[in-house]
Amino acid sequence: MQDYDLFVIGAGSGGVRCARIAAQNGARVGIAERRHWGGTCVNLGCVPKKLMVYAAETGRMIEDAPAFGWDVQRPSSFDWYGFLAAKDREIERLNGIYVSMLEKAGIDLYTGDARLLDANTLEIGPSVLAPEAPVQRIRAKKIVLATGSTPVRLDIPGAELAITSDELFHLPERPQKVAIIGSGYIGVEFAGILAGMGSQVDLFYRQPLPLRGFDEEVRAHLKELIDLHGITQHPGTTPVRLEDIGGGKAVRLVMDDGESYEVDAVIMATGRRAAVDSLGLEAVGVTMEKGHVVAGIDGKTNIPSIYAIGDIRDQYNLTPTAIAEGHMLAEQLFNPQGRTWSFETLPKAVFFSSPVGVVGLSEEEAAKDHDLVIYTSQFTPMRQTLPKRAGKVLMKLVVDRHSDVVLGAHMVGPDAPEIIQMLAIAVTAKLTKKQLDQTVALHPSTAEEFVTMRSPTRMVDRH
Ligand SMILES: Cc1cc2nc3c(=O)[nH]c(=O)nc-3n(C[C@H](O)[C@H](O)[C@H](O)COP(=O)(O)OP(=O)(O)OC[C@H]3O[C@@H](n4cnc5c(N)ncnc54)[C@H](O)[C@@H]3O)c2cc1C
Ligand SMILES: NC(=O)c1ccc[n+]([C@@H]2O[C@H](COP(=O)([O-])OP(=O)(O)OC[C@H]3O[C@@H](n4cnc5c(N)ncnc54)[C@H](O)[C@@H]3O)[C@@H](O)[C@H]2O)c1
Repeated sequence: MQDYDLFVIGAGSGGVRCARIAAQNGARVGIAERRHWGGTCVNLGCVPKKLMVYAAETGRMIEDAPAFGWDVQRPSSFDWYGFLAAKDREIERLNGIYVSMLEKAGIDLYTGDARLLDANTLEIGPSVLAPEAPVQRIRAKKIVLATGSTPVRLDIPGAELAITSDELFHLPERPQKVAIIGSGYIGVEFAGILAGMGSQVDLFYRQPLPLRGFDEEVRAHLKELIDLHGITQHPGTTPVRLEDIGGGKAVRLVMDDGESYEVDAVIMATGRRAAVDSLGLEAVGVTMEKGHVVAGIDGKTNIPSIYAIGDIRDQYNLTPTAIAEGHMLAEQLFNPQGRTWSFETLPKAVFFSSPVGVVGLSEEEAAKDHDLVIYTSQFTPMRQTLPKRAGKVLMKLVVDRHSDVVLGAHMVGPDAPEIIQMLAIAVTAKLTKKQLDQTVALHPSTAEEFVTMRSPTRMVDRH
Protein backbone atom coordinates (compact mmCIF):
# COMPACT_ATOMS: atom_id res chain seq x y z
CA MET A 1 0.00 0.00 0.00
CA GLN A 2 1.39 3.42 -1.04
CA ASP A 3 1.48 6.29 1.45
CA TYR A 4 1.10 9.90 0.33
CA ASP A 5 1.07 13.32 1.94
CA LEU A 6 -1.61 14.30 -0.57
CA PHE A 7 -3.74 12.24 -2.94
CA VAL A 8 -5.88 13.98 -5.57
CA ILE A 9 -8.90 12.32 -7.15
CA GLY A 10 -9.51 13.77 -10.61
CA ALA A 11 -6.90 15.18 -12.99
CA GLY A 12 -8.88 18.16 -14.27
CA SER A 13 -8.22 21.89 -14.01
CA GLY A 14 -8.24 22.02 -10.21
CA GLY A 15 -6.72 18.63 -9.39
CA VAL A 16 -3.72 18.99 -11.69
CA ARG A 17 -2.80 22.41 -10.32
CA CYS A 18 -3.25 21.29 -6.73
CA ALA A 19 -1.06 18.20 -7.26
CA ARG A 20 1.70 20.15 -9.03
CA ILE A 21 1.94 22.95 -6.46
CA ALA A 22 1.94 20.43 -3.60
CA ALA A 23 4.72 18.39 -5.26
CA GLN A 24 6.74 21.55 -5.98
CA ASN A 25 6.59 22.26 -2.28
CA GLY A 26 8.06 18.90 -1.33
CA ALA A 27 4.91 16.84 -0.70
CA ARG A 28 4.71 13.21 -1.80
CA VAL A 29 1.73 13.32 -4.16
CA GLY A 30 -0.41 10.83 -6.10
CA ILE A 31 -3.28 11.54 -8.51
CA ALA A 32 -5.99 9.32 -10.02
CA GLU A 33 -7.90 9.91 -13.27
CA ARG A 34 -10.58 7.62 -14.64
CA ARG A 35 -11.45 9.07 -18.02
CA HIS A 36 -9.19 11.74 -19.55
CA TRP A 37 -6.05 13.53 -18.37
CA GLY A 38 -6.71 17.27 -18.19
CA GLY A 39 -10.38 16.83 -17.24
CA THR A 40 -13.48 18.45 -18.69
CA CYS A 41 -11.87 21.69 -19.87
CA VAL A 42 -9.31 19.98 -22.07
CA ASN A 43 -11.40 17.06 -23.30
CA LEU A 44 -15.10 17.98 -23.28
CA GLY A 45 -15.20 21.68 -22.40
CA CYS A 46 -13.34 24.93 -22.98
CA VAL A 47 -10.71 23.67 -25.42
CA PRO A 48 -12.76 21.65 -27.95
CA LYS A 49 -15.55 24.22 -27.62
CA LYS A 50 -13.21 27.12 -28.44
CA LEU A 51 -11.76 25.20 -31.41
CA MET A 52 -15.34 24.81 -32.64
CA VAL A 53 -15.96 28.53 -32.14
CA TYR A 54 -12.89 29.23 -34.30
CA ALA A 55 -14.21 26.82 -36.93
CA ALA A 56 -17.58 28.58 -37.05
CA GLU A 57 -15.94 32.04 -37.07
CA THR A 58 -13.66 31.04 -39.95
CA GLY A 59 -16.76 30.35 -42.06
CA ARG A 60 -18.13 33.79 -41.20
CA MET A 61 -14.79 35.42 -42.12
CA ILE A 62 -14.77 33.67 -45.50
CA GLU A 63 -18.29 35.01 -46.09
CA ASP A 64 -17.00 38.51 -45.39
CA ALA A 65 -13.82 38.15 -47.46
CA PRO A 66 -15.21 39.37 -50.82
CA ALA A 67 -16.17 42.67 -49.16
CA PHE A 68 -12.47 43.13 -48.37
CA GLY A 69 -11.39 42.39 -51.94
CA TRP A 70 -10.71 38.65 -51.77
CA ASP A 71 -11.87 36.56 -54.67
CA VAL A 72 -13.26 33.61 -52.70
CA GLN A 73 -16.39 31.54 -52.98
CA ARG A 74 -18.88 31.36 -50.15
CA PRO A 75 -18.04 28.30 -48.07
CA SER A 76 -20.40 25.59 -49.31
CA SER A 77 -20.02 22.88 -46.70
CA PHE A 78 -18.26 22.16 -43.44
CA ASP A 79 -16.13 19.03 -43.07
CA TRP A 80 -17.36 18.02 -39.62
CA TYR A 81 -15.57 14.67 -39.64
CA GLY A 82 -12.22 16.17 -40.73
CA PHE A 83 -12.51 18.98 -38.21
CA LEU A 84 -13.33 16.61 -35.33
CA ALA A 85 -10.33 14.44 -36.23
CA ALA A 86 -8.05 17.51 -36.16
CA LYS A 87 -9.60 18.59 -32.86
CA ASP A 88 -9.05 15.11 -31.38
CA ARG A 89 -5.39 15.10 -32.46
CA GLU A 90 -4.88 18.42 -30.68
CA ILE A 91 -6.59 17.09 -27.54
CA GLU A 92 -4.48 13.95 -27.61
CA ARG A 93 -1.40 16.19 -27.74
CA LEU A 94 -2.70 18.11 -24.72
CA ASN A 95 -3.43 14.85 -22.81
CA GLY A 96 0.22 13.89 -23.35
CA ILE A 97 1.39 17.28 -22.09
CA TYR A 98 -0.67 16.87 -18.91
CA VAL A 99 0.72 13.40 -18.23
CA SER A 100 4.34 14.45 -18.78
CA MET A 101 3.88 17.64 -16.74
CA LEU A 102 2.60 15.59 -13.79
CA GLU A 103 5.31 12.97 -14.15
CA LYS A 104 8.05 15.61 -14.36
CA ALA A 105 6.76 17.08 -11.12
CA GLY A 106 7.44 13.68 -9.47
CA ILE A 107 3.75 12.85 -8.99
CA ASP A 108 2.57 9.20 -9.13
CA LEU A 109 -0.18 8.75 -11.71
CA TYR A 110 -2.97 6.18 -11.32
CA THR A 111 -5.38 5.48 -14.15
CA GLY A 112 -8.69 4.24 -12.76
CA ASP A 113 -11.80 4.95 -10.75
CA ALA A 114 -11.05 6.10 -7.20
CA ARG A 115 -13.32 5.82 -4.20
CA LEU A 116 -12.90 6.49 -0.52
CA LEU A 117 -12.82 3.67 1.98
CA ASP A 118 -12.28 5.89 5.01
CA ALA A 119 -10.99 9.38 5.73
CA ASN A 120 -7.40 8.41 4.82
CA THR A 121 -7.74 5.37 2.58
CA LEU A 122 -8.90 5.00 -0.97
CA GLU A 123 -9.20 2.28 -3.54
CA ILE A 124 -8.52 2.62 -7.27
CA GLY A 125 -10.17 0.15 -9.62
CA PRO A 126 -10.78 -0.31 -13.35
CA SER A 127 -12.38 2.51 -15.39
CA VAL A 128 -13.16 3.31 -19.04
CA LEU A 129 -9.60 4.51 -19.54
CA ALA A 130 -8.07 1.47 -17.82
CA PRO A 131 -10.53 -1.47 -17.95
CA GLU A 132 -7.85 -3.95 -16.90
CA ALA A 133 -6.43 -1.85 -14.05
CA PRO A 134 -5.69 -3.84 -10.89
CA VAL A 135 -7.43 -2.73 -7.71
CA GLN A 136 -4.98 -0.76 -5.57
CA ARG A 137 -5.26 0.66 -2.07
CA ILE A 138 -3.70 3.98 -1.18
CA ARG A 139 -3.26 5.76 2.11
CA ALA A 140 -2.91 9.53 2.28
CA LYS A 141 -2.69 12.14 5.03
CA LYS A 142 -4.82 14.49 2.91
CA ILE A 143 -7.27 13.62 0.13
CA VAL A 144 -8.51 16.17 -2.41
CA LEU A 145 -11.80 15.58 -4.20
CA ALA A 146 -11.47 17.26 -7.61
CA THR A 147 -13.83 15.12 -9.68
CA GLY A 148 -15.66 17.98 -11.42
CA SER A 149 -19.17 17.69 -12.80
CA THR A 150 -21.23 15.93 -15.47
CA PRO A 151 -24.16 17.12 -17.63
CA VAL A 152 -27.70 16.94 -16.29
CA ARG A 153 -30.59 15.69 -18.43
CA LEU A 154 -34.11 16.85 -17.70
CA ASP A 155 -36.31 14.26 -16.02
CA ILE A 156 -38.87 13.98 -18.83
CA PRO A 157 -40.04 11.02 -20.93
CA GLY A 158 -37.60 10.28 -23.76
CA ALA A 159 -34.74 12.28 -22.18
CA GLU A 160 -32.35 9.47 -23.17
CA LEU A 161 -32.97 10.40 -26.83
CA ALA A 162 -31.28 13.76 -26.27
CA ILE A 163 -27.53 14.31 -26.28
CA THR A 164 -25.47 16.60 -24.06
CA SER A 165 -22.29 18.56 -24.75
CA ASP A 166 -20.32 15.39 -23.91
CA GLU A 167 -21.72 13.52 -26.92
CA LEU A 168 -21.80 16.51 -29.23
CA PHE A 169 -17.99 16.61 -29.35
CA HIS A 170 -17.93 13.14 -30.92
CA LEU A 171 -21.05 12.93 -33.13
CA PRO A 172 -20.33 11.05 -36.36
CA GLU A 173 -22.21 13.70 -38.38
CA ARG A 174 -23.17 17.31 -37.83
CA PRO A 175 -26.93 17.45 -37.22
CA GLN A 176 -28.66 19.60 -39.85
CA LYS A 177 -31.67 20.44 -37.69
CA VAL A 178 -30.97 20.89 -33.98
CA ALA A 179 -33.07 21.80 -30.97
CA ILE A 180 -31.11 23.13 -28.01
CA ILE A 181 -32.78 23.19 -24.60
CA GLY A 182 -31.37 25.75 -22.17
CA SER A 183 -29.86 29.16 -22.82
CA GLY A 184 -27.03 29.20 -20.29
CA TYR A 185 -23.40 29.15 -21.32
CA ILE A 186 -23.51 25.84 -23.18
CA GLY A 187 -26.86 26.38 -24.92
CA VAL A 188 -25.88 29.81 -26.23
CA GLU A 189 -22.35 28.80 -27.24
CA PHE A 190 -23.45 25.70 -29.17
CA ALA A 191 -26.29 27.59 -30.83
CA GLY A 192 -23.64 29.97 -32.24
CA ILE A 193 -21.25 27.17 -33.19
CA LEU A 194 -23.79 24.96 -34.97
CA ALA A 195 -25.50 27.87 -36.74
CA GLY A 196 -22.06 29.06 -37.89
CA MET A 197 -21.36 25.60 -39.35
CA GLY A 198 -24.65 25.66 -41.29
CA SER A 199 -27.12 23.85 -39.03
CA GLN A 200 -30.68 25.06 -38.52
CA VAL A 201 -30.89 25.81 -34.80
CA ASP A 202 -33.93 26.27 -32.54
CA LEU A 203 -33.13 27.48 -29.02
CA PHE A 204 -35.67 26.77 -26.27
CA TYR A 205 -35.59 28.40 -22.84
CA ARG A 206 -37.89 29.09 -19.92
CA GLN A 207 -37.22 32.77 -19.31
CA PRO A 208 -38.03 35.74 -21.56
CA LEU A 209 -34.30 36.32 -22.22
CA PRO A 210 -31.26 34.05 -22.60
CA LEU A 211 -28.33 33.88 -20.12
CA ARG A 212 -30.08 33.98 -16.78
CA GLY A 213 -28.01 35.79 -14.13
CA PHE A 214 -26.25 38.16 -16.53
CA ASP A 215 -26.93 41.92 -16.78
CA GLU A 216 -30.43 42.46 -18.21
CA GLU A 217 -29.22 44.85 -20.92
CA VAL A 218 -26.58 42.29 -21.97
CA ARG A 219 -29.26 39.60 -22.11
CA ALA A 220 -31.58 41.74 -24.26
CA HIS A 221 -28.73 42.68 -26.60
CA LEU A 222 -27.65 39.05 -26.92
CA LYS A 223 -31.21 38.03 -27.75
CA GLU A 224 -31.15 40.38 -30.75
CA LEU A 225 -27.79 39.00 -31.90
CA ILE A 226 -29.05 35.43 -31.63
CA ASP A 227 -31.94 36.41 -33.95
CA LEU A 228 -29.50 38.02 -36.39
CA HIS A 229 -27.64 34.71 -36.63
CA GLY A 230 -30.77 33.02 -37.93
CA ILE A 231 -31.31 31.03 -34.75
CA THR A 232 -35.00 30.65 -33.88
CA GLN A 233 -35.61 31.43 -30.22
CA HIS A 234 -38.49 30.02 -28.19
CA PRO A 235 -38.47 31.93 -24.90
CA GLY A 236 -40.91 31.02 -22.14
CA THR A 237 -41.12 27.37 -23.17
CA THR A 238 -40.40 24.10 -21.38
CA PRO A 239 -40.02 20.66 -22.95
CA VAL A 240 -42.56 18.00 -22.02
CA ARG A 241 -41.23 14.88 -23.81
CA LEU A 242 -39.07 13.53 -26.60
CA GLU A 243 -40.16 10.83 -29.05
CA ASP A 244 -38.05 8.64 -31.34
CA ILE A 245 -39.33 9.11 -34.91
CA GLY A 246 -36.44 7.71 -36.90
CA GLY A 247 -34.66 4.75 -35.36
CA GLY A 248 -32.59 7.00 -33.12
CA LYS A 249 -31.77 9.37 -36.04
CA ALA A 250 -34.68 11.78 -35.70
CA VAL A 251 -36.42 13.06 -32.61
CA ARG A 252 -39.72 14.85 -31.98
CA LEU A 253 -39.52 17.44 -29.21
CA VAL A 254 -42.86 18.27 -27.61
CA MET A 255 -43.12 21.55 -25.70
CA ASP A 256 -45.53 22.72 -22.99
CA ASP A 257 -47.21 25.18 -25.39
CA GLY A 258 -48.41 22.22 -27.48
CA GLU A 259 -45.93 22.83 -30.32
CA SER A 260 -43.67 20.02 -31.49
CA TYR A 261 -40.48 20.01 -33.54
CA GLU A 262 -38.86 17.25 -35.59
CA VAL A 263 -35.09 17.44 -35.53
CA ASP A 264 -31.95 15.37 -36.08
CA ALA A 265 -30.71 16.02 -32.55
CA VAL A 266 -31.93 17.52 -29.28
CA ILE A 267 -29.13 18.92 -27.13
CA MET A 268 -29.86 19.26 -23.43
CA ALA A 269 -27.79 22.15 -22.13
CA THR A 270 -29.59 22.22 -18.81
CA GLY A 271 -26.78 22.50 -16.28
CA ARG A 272 -24.30 20.13 -14.64
CA ARG A 273 -24.07 18.33 -11.34
CA ALA A 274 -21.13 17.36 -9.16
CA ALA A 275 -19.47 14.06 -10.09
CA VAL A 276 -19.81 12.26 -6.76
CA ASP A 277 -21.66 9.07 -7.66
CA SER A 278 -18.96 6.45 -7.16
CA LEU A 279 -16.80 8.30 -4.62
CA GLY A 280 -18.12 6.64 -1.48
CA LEU A 281 -18.70 9.98 0.24
CA GLU A 282 -21.73 8.87 2.23
CA ALA A 283 -19.80 6.00 3.80
CA VAL A 284 -17.12 8.41 5.01
CA GLY A 285 -19.65 11.03 6.12
CA VAL A 286 -18.66 13.95 3.86
CA THR A 287 -21.42 16.58 4.08
CA MET A 288 -23.34 17.10 0.85
CA GLU A 289 -26.03 19.56 -0.13
CA LYS A 290 -28.17 19.44 -3.28
CA GLY A 291 -25.83 16.84 -4.76
CA HIS A 292 -22.55 18.72 -4.29
CA VAL A 293 -19.87 18.59 -1.62
CA VAL A 294 -20.09 21.33 0.98
CA ALA A 295 -16.68 23.03 1.18
CA GLY A 296 -15.51 26.63 1.44
CA ILE A 297 -13.17 28.44 -0.91
CA ASP A 298 -10.35 27.00 1.23
CA GLY A 299 -11.48 23.51 0.17
CA LYS A 300 -12.22 22.36 3.73
CA THR A 301 -15.03 19.82 4.14
CA ASN A 302 -16.45 18.60 7.46
CA ILE A 303 -13.80 15.81 7.49
CA PRO A 304 -10.40 17.27 8.46
CA SER A 305 -8.35 15.11 6.05
CA ILE A 306 -10.69 15.59 3.06
CA TYR A 307 -10.82 18.68 0.82
CA ALA A 308 -12.89 19.56 -2.24
CA ILE A 309 -12.09 21.98 -5.07
CA GLY A 310 -13.63 23.05 -8.38
CA ASP A 311 -16.98 22.02 -9.85
CA ILE A 312 -17.59 19.37 -7.17
CA ARG A 313 -18.25 22.33 -4.79
CA ASP A 314 -20.69 23.86 -7.33
CA GLN A 315 -19.80 27.49 -6.66
CA TYR A 316 -18.02 29.11 -9.61
CA ASN A 317 -17.78 26.18 -12.03
CA LEU A 318 -15.11 27.67 -14.29
CA THR A 319 -11.62 26.52 -15.17
CA PRO A 320 -9.62 29.47 -13.81
CA THR A 321 -11.49 29.29 -10.50
CA ALA A 322 -10.86 25.52 -10.17
CA ILE A 323 -7.17 26.22 -10.86
CA ALA A 324 -7.06 29.02 -8.30
CA GLU A 325 -8.80 26.84 -5.68
CA GLY A 326 -6.34 24.00 -6.30
CA HIS A 327 -3.36 26.35 -6.10
CA MET A 328 -4.52 28.02 -2.89
CA LEU A 329 -5.23 24.68 -1.24
CA ALA A 330 -1.80 23.20 -2.05
CA GLU A 331 -0.05 26.31 -0.72
CA GLN A 332 -2.23 26.43 2.35
CA LEU A 333 -1.23 22.83 3.13
CA PHE A 334 2.45 22.77 2.21
CA ASN A 335 3.84 26.32 1.99
CA PRO A 336 1.46 29.08 3.09
CA GLN A 337 2.16 32.06 0.80
CA GLY A 338 -1.05 33.96 1.30
CA ARG A 339 -1.68 34.21 -2.43
CA THR A 340 -5.35 34.93 -3.08
CA TRP A 341 -7.56 35.68 -6.03
CA SER A 342 -10.35 38.23 -6.18
CA PHE A 343 -13.36 36.04 -6.83
CA GLU A 344 -15.77 38.98 -6.46
CA THR A 345 -14.51 40.41 -9.72
CA LEU A 346 -14.48 37.16 -11.64
CA PRO A 347 -14.40 37.79 -15.40
CA LYS A 348 -16.78 35.60 -17.41
CA ALA A 349 -17.24 35.01 -21.11
CA VAL A 350 -19.84 33.33 -23.27
CA PHE A 351 -18.30 32.45 -26.60
CA PHE A 352 -21.22 33.24 -28.87
CA SER A 353 -20.70 35.16 -32.09
CA SER A 354 -20.35 37.98 -31.08
CA PRO A 355 -19.14 36.89 -27.65
CA VAL A 356 -20.15 38.22 -24.25
CA GLY A 357 -17.53 39.35 -21.71
CA VAL A 358 -18.37 40.62 -18.23
CA VAL A 359 -16.57 41.43 -15.02
CA GLY A 360 -17.86 42.59 -11.65
CA LEU A 361 -21.45 43.48 -10.88
CA SER A 362 -24.40 43.69 -13.23
CA GLU A 363 -26.55 46.81 -13.01
CA GLU A 364 -29.21 44.82 -11.15
CA GLU A 365 -26.74 43.41 -8.60
CA ALA A 366 -25.00 46.76 -8.06
CA ALA A 367 -28.26 48.66 -7.57
CA LYS A 368 -28.98 46.59 -4.44
CA ASP A 369 -26.26 48.48 -2.53
CA HIS A 370 -25.15 51.45 -4.62
CA ASP A 371 -26.45 54.60 -6.27
CA LEU A 372 -25.21 54.22 -9.82
CA VAL A 373 -24.15 56.07 -12.92
CA ILE A 374 -24.55 53.88 -15.98
CA TYR A 375 -22.58 54.45 -19.17
CA THR A 376 -23.56 52.55 -22.29
CA SER A 377 -22.54 52.64 -25.89
CA GLN A 378 -23.79 50.78 -28.94
CA PHE A 379 -22.10 50.99 -32.33
CA THR A 380 -21.23 49.00 -35.44
CA PRO A 381 -17.64 47.73 -35.25
CA MET A 382 -15.46 48.83 -38.17
CA ARG A 383 -14.83 45.25 -39.28
CA GLN A 384 -18.52 44.83 -40.03
CA THR A 385 -18.88 47.98 -42.13
CA LEU A 386 -17.65 46.77 -45.56
CA PRO A 387 -19.34 43.35 -45.40
CA LYS A 388 -22.43 45.19 -44.08
CA ARG A 389 -22.71 42.57 -41.34
CA ALA A 390 -25.54 43.49 -38.96
CA GLY A 391 -25.20 43.47 -35.18
CA LYS A 392 -23.98 46.17 -32.86
CA VAL A 393 -21.44 46.08 -30.09
CA LEU A 394 -22.77 46.83 -26.59
CA MET A 395 -20.39 48.26 -24.01
CA LYS A 396 -21.49 49.16 -20.52
CA LEU A 397 -19.90 50.49 -17.34
CA VAL A 398 -21.62 50.30 -13.95
CA VAL A 399 -20.15 53.03 -11.72
CA ASP A 400 -20.75 53.89 -8.05
CA ARG A 401 -22.13 57.46 -8.11
CA HIS A 402 -20.40 58.57 -4.90
CA SER A 403 -16.97 56.89 -4.98
CA ASP A 404 -16.74 56.85 -8.82
CA VAL A 405 -15.41 53.24 -8.56
CA VAL A 406 -16.17 51.06 -11.60
CA LEU A 407 -18.19 48.16 -10.18
CA GLY A 408 -18.83 46.28 -13.39
CA ALA A 409 -17.93 46.25 -17.07
CA HIS A 410 -19.98 44.42 -19.68
CA MET A 411 -19.54 43.90 -23.37
CA VAL A 412 -21.18 42.01 -26.19
CA GLY A 413 -19.13 42.22 -29.35
CA PRO A 414 -16.07 40.95 -31.20
CA ASP A 415 -13.13 40.24 -28.88
CA ALA A 416 -15.20 40.94 -25.75
CA PRO A 417 -13.46 38.14 -23.74
CA GLU A 418 -10.01 39.53 -24.63
CA ILE A 419 -10.98 43.11 -23.82
CA ILE A 420 -12.80 42.23 -20.59
CA GLN A 421 -9.88 40.11 -19.34
CA MET A 422 -7.73 43.27 -19.37
CA LEU A 423 -10.44 45.53 -17.99
CA ALA A 424 -10.87 42.99 -15.16
CA ILE A 425 -7.54 44.24 -13.81
CA ALA A 426 -8.97 47.76 -13.52
CA VAL A 427 -12.19 46.54 -11.91
CA THR A 428 -10.26 44.29 -9.49
CA ALA A 429 -7.98 47.22 -8.61
CA LYS A 430 -11.16 49.25 -7.88
CA LEU A 431 -10.15 51.98 -10.34
CA THR A 432 -12.48 54.91 -10.81
CA LYS A 433 -14.25 56.09 -13.92
CA LYS A 434 -12.00 59.16 -13.79
CA GLN A 435 -8.93 56.90 -14.01
CA LEU A 436 -10.41 55.13 -17.02
CA ASP A 437 -11.00 58.57 -18.58
CA GLN A 438 -7.35 59.55 -17.94
CA THR A 439 -6.24 56.59 -20.02
CA VAL A 440 -5.42 57.59 -23.60
CA ALA A 441 -7.41 55.73 -26.21
CA LEU A 442 -5.79 53.27 -28.61
CA HIS A 443 -7.24 54.05 -32.01
CA PRO A 444 -8.80 52.53 -34.00
CA SER A 445 -9.94 49.79 -31.68
CA THR A 446 -13.18 48.60 -30.17
CA ALA A 447 -11.73 48.60 -26.67
CA GLU A 448 -11.09 52.36 -26.78
CA GLU A 449 -14.78 52.95 -26.20
CA PHE A 450 -14.27 51.88 -22.56
CA VAL A 451 -12.03 54.95 -22.00
CA THR A 452 -14.03 57.39 -24.09
CA MET A 453 -17.57 57.11 -22.72
CA ARG A 454 -18.09 60.69 -21.59
CA SER A 455 -21.79 61.19 -20.99
CA PRO A 456 -23.77 59.10 -18.53
CA THR A 457 -26.66 57.18 -20.07
CA ARG A 458 -28.72 57.24 -16.87
CA MET A 459 -28.66 57.49 -13.08
CA VAL A 460 -30.01 54.58 -11.04
CA ASP A 461 -30.87 54.99 -7.36
CA ARG A 462 -30.25 52.03 -5.10
CA HIS A 463 -33.38 49.85 -4.78
C1 LIG B 1 -18.99 22.33 -22.88
C2 LIG B 1 -18.25 23.06 -21.77
C3 LIG B 1 -17.57 24.22 -22.05
C4 LIG B 1 -16.89 24.90 -21.05
N1 LIG B 1 -16.26 26.06 -21.38
C5 LIG B 1 -15.60 26.74 -20.41
C6 LIG B 1 -14.91 27.93 -20.74
O1 LIG B 1 -14.89 28.37 -21.89
N2 LIG B 1 -14.27 28.58 -19.73
C7 LIG B 1 -14.26 28.11 -18.45
O2 LIG B 1 -13.65 28.73 -17.58
N3 LIG B 1 -14.93 26.99 -18.12
C8 LIG B 1 -15.59 26.29 -19.07
N4 LIG B 1 -16.24 25.13 -18.74
C9 LIG B 1 -16.25 24.69 -17.33
C10 LIG B 1 -14.94 23.98 -16.98
O3 LIG B 1 -14.65 22.95 -17.91
C11 LIG B 1 -15.03 23.40 -15.57
O4 LIG B 1 -15.48 24.39 -14.68
C12 LIG B 1 -13.70 22.86 -15.09
O5 LIG B 1 -13.21 21.87 -15.97
C13 LIG B 1 -13.82 22.29 -13.67
O6 LIG B 1 -12.60 21.77 -13.25
P1 LIG B 1 -12.53 20.66 -12.12
O7 LIG B 1 -11.07 20.46 -11.83
O8 LIG B 1 -13.43 20.98 -11.03
O9 LIG B 1 -13.11 19.33 -12.79
P2 LIG B 1 -12.87 18.60 -14.17
O10 LIG B 1 -12.07 19.41 -15.12
O11 LIG B 1 -14.21 18.15 -14.62
O12 LIG B 1 -11.98 17.34 -13.79
C14 LIG B 1 -12.44 16.31 -12.98
C15 LIG B 1 -11.76 15.03 -13.41
O13 LIG B 1 -12.03 14.04 -12.42
C16 LIG B 1 -12.18 12.78 -13.05
N5 LIG B 1 -12.91 11.91 -12.12
C17 LIG B 1 -14.21 12.02 -11.73
N6 LIG B 1 -14.51 11.06 -10.83
C18 LIG B 1 -13.38 10.32 -10.64
C19 LIG B 1 -13.07 9.19 -9.86
N7 LIG B 1 -13.97 8.63 -9.05
N8 LIG B 1 -11.81 8.69 -9.92
C20 LIG B 1 -10.87 9.24 -10.75
N9 LIG B 1 -11.13 10.33 -11.52
C21 LIG B 1 -12.36 10.85 -11.47
C22 LIG B 1 -12.94 13.13 -14.31
O14 LIG B 1 -12.79 12.11 -15.29
C23 LIG B 1 -12.29 14.45 -14.72
O15 LIG B 1 -11.22 14.25 -15.61
C24 LIG B 1 -16.90 24.41 -19.73
C25 LIG B 1 -17.58 23.22 -19.43
C26 LIG B 1 -18.24 22.55 -20.45
C27 LIG B 1 -18.95 21.27 -20.12
N1 LIG C 1 -17.70 30.08 -21.36
C1 LIG C 1 -17.68 29.48 -20.19
O1 LIG C 1 -17.02 29.91 -19.25
C2 LIG C 1 -18.48 28.23 -20.00
C3 LIG C 1 -18.96 27.53 -21.09
C4 LIG C 1 -19.69 26.39 -20.87
C5 LIG C 1 -19.95 25.95 -19.59
N2 LIG C 1 -19.47 26.66 -18.54
C6 LIG C 1 -19.76 26.21 -17.16
O2 LIG C 1 -20.53 25.02 -17.19
C7 LIG C 1 -21.73 25.21 -16.46
C8 LIG C 1 -22.82 24.42 -17.09
O3 LIG C 1 -23.27 25.02 -18.29
P1 LIG C 1 -24.80 24.95 -18.72
O4 LIG C 1 -25.01 25.87 -19.87
O5 LIG C 1 -25.20 23.53 -18.85
O6 LIG C 1 -25.54 25.47 -17.42
P2 LIG C 1 -26.20 26.88 -17.05
O7 LIG C 1 -26.56 26.79 -15.63
O8 LIG C 1 -25.36 28.00 -17.52
O9 LIG C 1 -27.55 26.88 -17.94
C9 LIG C 1 -28.53 25.91 -17.76
C10 LIG C 1 -29.75 26.24 -18.60
O10 LIG C 1 -30.69 25.18 -18.45
C11 LIG C 1 -31.96 25.71 -18.11
N3 LIG C 1 -32.69 24.74 -17.31
C12 LIG C 1 -32.33 24.22 -16.11
N4 LIG C 1 -33.29 23.40 -15.65
C13 LIG C 1 -34.28 23.36 -16.59
C14 LIG C 1 -35.54 22.73 -16.69
N5 LIG C 1 -35.99 21.91 -15.73
N6 LIG C 1 -36.28 22.95 -17.79
C15 LIG C 1 -35.84 23.78 -18.76
N7 LIG C 1 -34.66 24.42 -18.73
C16 LIG C 1 -33.89 24.22 -17.65
C17 LIG C 1 -31.63 26.99 -17.35
O11 LIG C 1 -32.72 27.87 -17.32
C18 LIG C 1 -30.45 27.53 -18.17
O12 LIG C 1 -30.91 28.19 -19.32
C19 LIG C 1 -21.96 26.71 -16.48
O13 LIG C 1 -22.71 27.14 -15.40
C20 LIG C 1 -20.57 27.26 -16.44
O14 LIG C 1 -20.16 27.37 -15.11
C21 LIG C 1 -18.75 27.79 -18.71
